[in-house]
Amino acid sequence: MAELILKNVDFSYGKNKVLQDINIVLEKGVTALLGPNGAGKTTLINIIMALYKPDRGEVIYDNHNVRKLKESYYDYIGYLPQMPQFYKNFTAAQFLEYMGTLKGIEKKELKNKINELLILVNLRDERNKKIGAFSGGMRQRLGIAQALLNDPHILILDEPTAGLDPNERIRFRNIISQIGSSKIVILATHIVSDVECIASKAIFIKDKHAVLINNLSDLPGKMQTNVWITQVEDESKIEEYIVRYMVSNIRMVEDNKKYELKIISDEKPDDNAVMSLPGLEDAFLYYYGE
Ligand SMILES: Nc1ncnc2c1ncn2[C@@H]1O[C@H](COP(=O)(O)OP(=O)(O)OP(=O)(O)O)[C@@H](O)[C@H]1O
Repeated sequence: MAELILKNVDFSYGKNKVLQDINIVLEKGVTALLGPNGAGKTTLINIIMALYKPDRGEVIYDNHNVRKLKESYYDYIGYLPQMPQFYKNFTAAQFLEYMGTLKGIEKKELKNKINELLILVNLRDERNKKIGAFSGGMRQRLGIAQALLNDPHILILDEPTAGLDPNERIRFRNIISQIGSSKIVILATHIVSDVECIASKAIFIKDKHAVLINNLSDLPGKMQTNVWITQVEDESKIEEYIVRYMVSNIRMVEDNKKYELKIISDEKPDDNAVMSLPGLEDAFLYYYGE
């Protein structure tokens, strides 16, 4: 399957340089796109979708500069925006028919595709219900079906699980994992647990630069500091630790009498602290600060 390549990409809004010298090669599978607010995730998505022209460098798909592919590039792309808009009076099936017609899909092919996608996203029984009565999770799944109508090679999802309840999130993850086995899926997210469960790779954007980590499970091991577990009895003590250290987790233990803190620090935070193995969440906090 063709690769999606970002080569020496720079991008600025006026004088504000947002991305610098981005070099990334993406193959099939789910890649998370991570970065703090304002890091440039949406900008990078717009560049990948050929909506923004880089100041320097290029995006290449299947050996072609995507800006030169023009409209035909969109045959390869499916996109689910952060806030998808739906026609509330349409049923799920009507909405997909409408979107598929806009995408120029032939009628008979579209009918089969809609049936197949409604099964994939678990909305077969809701196909004739109005979207106005759908929950957030159902709308999100319908949004994925819409993004897959043209059988894209590249699927881009912007913050797809924000606002979903835990059950919907699991359902969503399962659908995305399935899709990732045959497509390049790029999933922008803030939610670390999503990344842990769905993506094996991640693009990190920090200080204008982006790096691709090909094996996320390697990341915690690359932390150049230690993770400690310590317990405090008094809630008021927690604040002292938060001021002095990077605290990645706080949980109640021993029938709510004590608090267990996970701390990222070179030095041992107190005499009772014991060293622990870092998890993905610790690694994110370490790389991104707060
Ligand atoms: N149209 C624009 N004009 C000028 N500056 C912009 C524009 N869009 C984004 N920026 C700036 O570019 C930087 C990157 O923004 P971008 O929206 O790509 O970040 P993001 O990582 O997607 O953020 P978030 O997680 O908040 O969605 C920010 O500093 C933002 O203020």
